[in-house]
Formats: sequence, C-alpha cells, structure tokens
Amino acid sequence: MTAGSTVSVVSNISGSAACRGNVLCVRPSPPSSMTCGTTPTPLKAPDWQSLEDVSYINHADASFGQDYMRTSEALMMPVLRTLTRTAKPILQSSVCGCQALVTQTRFIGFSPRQVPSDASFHSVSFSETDHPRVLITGGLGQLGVGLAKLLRKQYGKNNVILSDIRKPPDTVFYSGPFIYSDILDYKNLREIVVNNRISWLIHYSALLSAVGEANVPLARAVNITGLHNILDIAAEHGLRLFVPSTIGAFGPSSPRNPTPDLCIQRPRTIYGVSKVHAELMGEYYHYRYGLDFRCLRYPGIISADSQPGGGTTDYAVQIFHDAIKTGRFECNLKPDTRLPMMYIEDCLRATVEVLEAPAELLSMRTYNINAMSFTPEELTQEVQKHMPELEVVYKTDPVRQAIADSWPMNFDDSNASKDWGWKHEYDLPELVTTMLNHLNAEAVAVQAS
Ligand SMILES: NC(=O)c1ccc[n+]([C@@H]2O[C@H](COP(=O)([O-])OP(=O)(O)OC[C@H]3O[C@@H](n4cnc5c(N)ncnc54)[C@H](O)[C@@H]3O)[C@@H](O)[C@H]2O)c1
Ligand SMILES: C[C@@H](O)[C@H](N)C(=O)O
Repeated sequence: MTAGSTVSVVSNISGSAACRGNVLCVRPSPPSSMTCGTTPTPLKAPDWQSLEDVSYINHADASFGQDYMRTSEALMMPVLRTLTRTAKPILQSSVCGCQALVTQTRFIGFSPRQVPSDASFHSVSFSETDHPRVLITGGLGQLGVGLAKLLRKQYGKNNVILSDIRKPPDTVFYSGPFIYSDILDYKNLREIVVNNRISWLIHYSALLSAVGEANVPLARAVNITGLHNILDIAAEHGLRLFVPSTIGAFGPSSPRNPTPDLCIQRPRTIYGVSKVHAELMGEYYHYRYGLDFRCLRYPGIISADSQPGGGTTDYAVQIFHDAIKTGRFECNLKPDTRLPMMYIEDCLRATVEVLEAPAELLSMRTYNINAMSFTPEELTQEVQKHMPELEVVYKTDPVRQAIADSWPMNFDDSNASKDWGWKHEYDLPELVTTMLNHLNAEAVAVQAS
C-alpha cells in the first residue's frame, strides 16, 4: 500500500455524509440519569411525591448538553428539599405503603455525580435471565460480525443485536438482528437498550489509528464523546460493558519489549489518547459507581473474511489478499517494524472469555492479551514458505511508520493468563496456513460461481 492508498482509505471514511454530519452536529447528549440498580433498596427520606414532579430530570433534552450535570444538580436541590418536606409525613403515615414509593424511586434519575460512592449497580447477570441480551456497536467493522456469530452460537441468534451507521450487506442482514445506531445519538442508544432489554453492551465503534490522524475532530467525537454516551447508558441500565483498547494505548515512553499492563501511557495519536481515556473512564465508573466494565487491549488483528478499518497494522491483512490476487505486495511499514499481532479467532474467544469470567477472578479491569509478534520481513518469509513467488516491496507511509515506531513490540499478557486463564492458540505458522487456506478456498469458490 502506498501513501496514496492511505489517503483513499481515509477519504472513504471522512467523506461519508453521516460521519461529517456527526462532527458538525455533535451536541453532547445529556449524561444519562442513572437508576439505583435493579434491586430496590429500603427507602430513606428524601423521597418523591409523584413521578410528574421530577419528570424533567429524566427527560432532559439535548439543550442540556455539557452543562446538564451542573444544571440538573442546581435544579434538583430545591426539588429535593421541597420533596423531603412533603415526603416525610407520607413516609411516616401507615396509610401509604412503602412499596409504592420504592417502585417510584426506581424511575428517578441521578447523574453520576449524585450517586454515593458505595452505590451498587449490578449487571443483569446470567442467573437473572436465560441468556444475556447483547448489543454490539460499530458491528460492521473488522471484528463485529465475527463476534456476533460466536455469541449467537452461544446465546441464540435473537439475543445478539449488531448495530452500525452503515448499511449491512445481505449476508449480515439476514443472519440475525441488525439495527441502525449512531453512538453519538444518546437518546436513540438509550431507546435501543431499553426496548431490547439489553444486558451486555460491546462497544466496537471507533476510528482506528491511521484514519483517526486524518480526521481528528471526527475521531475525538466518535472515540471520546461516543464513549461518554456508552458509559452513561451502561451505568444507568446496569449493563456489563466491554470496550476494547489496543496496543495503540501506549507510546514512545512506554517500555516496548515487552509492554506490561501497568506502565507509562503517553500515546501520540488521537486514537491512543481516546483509548487511554476509555480505559481510565471505564475503571473510574467501575470503582465509583460499580459499573461492570471489562476491557482488553487487543494487538493488531488479522482476519480473512473481514477488512480492517484503517489502522497501522492493516498491512498484515493486506499481504495475504495481494499474495493471492497478484503475487506482489507493497508494504507501508519498514521490513523490521515489530508489532504484536493476533488471529481473529483468538481475539474473539478472549473477548467472550473475559465477558463470561466471574467478577471475582478479575483483579484488574483492563488486560493486555497477546499471541505473536513479528515484522513485515518475518511475515513475508512465512508466506513465502507457501508461495515462494511472492514479491514484496517496501514503500513506507511516514504517518503509519511513526505510529508503529511508538507502539509496543511485544505484549506481556501474564495477568490475563493468571487471572482468567487466557492462552492464545495461533502462532505465526498456524496464522499463515489458516489465512492462505481460507483465502484460497474463497478464490476457488468465486471462480467456480
Ligand atoms: N482491528 C484491530 O486490529 C483492533 C486492534 C485493537 C483494538 N481494536 C478495537 O476493536 C474495536 C473494533 O475494531 P474494528 O477493527 O472492527 O474497527 P473498524 O474500524 O473496522 O469498525 C468500526 C466501526 O465503527 C463504526 N462507526 C463509526 N462511527 C460510528 C458512529 N458514530 N456510531 C456507530 N458506529 C460507528 C464504523 O462504521 C465501523 O463499522 C475498535 O474499538 C478498535 O479500536 C481493533
Ligand atoms: C492496533 C489496532 O488498534 C488497529 N489495528 C490499528 O492499527 O489502529
């Protein structure tokens, strides 16, 4: 791939009307109101006289924007004081059953700031429903469709909803529930979660490293504002929330060989900065509000039947396609650029494993996972064992090269192994054989049809 082809990938994404609309129209949705968990706790005054009295708190519209929390706090205090006075005699009266009041309070919203530090938001867990009800955001990218397939096998087709802002191909549309969802549209997201009784939210929407650098405002909106919407909705509805992070969450001052879970994180891309932000916000919501936040830092993911979305590690997918189609590959990274990589099957299995892991096994909420680590030269040599005629030329893209040079070379995933038994299955030789078999079979099928 050349620098020119980088631009064309970028212009595909940034040129989408929907995406441009997002940037121009971004109006941060109100941080959600949060319910008090699904188990009613014994009532303490103050309490509410009637739902109508406070309905504006839950139905605050977009005009609240960033100021919503400040505004709602200011609005709530006099209301709280008035209602305390009104509620006291009601609470003391034997005529009014406490149960009715308990039921009402479960609809009352609090902003995250108004929740006491010992508040507990528990997820609607396995034991409470037959299966989790899963929503995947950004599901039409490289990873979402494969994850939906795996989860549907486990929990039933209709319990896993894929969503995205793009139009799904027929194969995806007819393989299970698909819904339009823009993560920047807070109300629409909340509606989807409520109407479909979602209990697990897998948040895949993002702009990856290279496209992020080409459109920083859009990356900031999708990766940071979008994440805020997701966090608030997950906390409000007691969801289990999975957000992937990346090797890109580290930077040039991090130890690079190997990179441990806990070390300096000073990434130099908007993608990396937004992912460190996601890790920290998710963990903060976990410790502060009890949100069941789970996060894995993925290496570069390699897949045969889905295309990468504009990252620095994309070369390791493209080489297989070009090897089969033309026997020639132009690599946009230098031959000795070492990066951690993983076959998609391992990545998706790790995701399901950490989602299913009992909370008591998780000593941390953000884990590195690893499989292999190679350079373009080593990958080429492994492919050439099967296709000796493959020709590779190097035409470095300076943006991607600078990013790759700041990322880990090897990833230390010993905590994931120790805590929840993570172990990868695919090393470089198995990866190459599997990719080539898959793509060759596909090429034969296309020729036959
Ligand atoms: N693929 C990898 O190598 C890799 C590695 C590390 C981490 N990750 C992370 O895994 C997740 C999934 O990665 P991927 O490779 O499938 O990404 P991708 O770029 O292929 O797909 C992202 C999807 O997000 C969607 N999206 C963009 N803006 C949106 C919006 N406003 N609302 C809803 N959806 C929107 C896009 O349409 C796209 O389908 C991302 O968070 C990524 O950071 C991926
Ligand atoms: C590594 C990962 O986050 C993504 N594939 C990227 O290169 O941006």
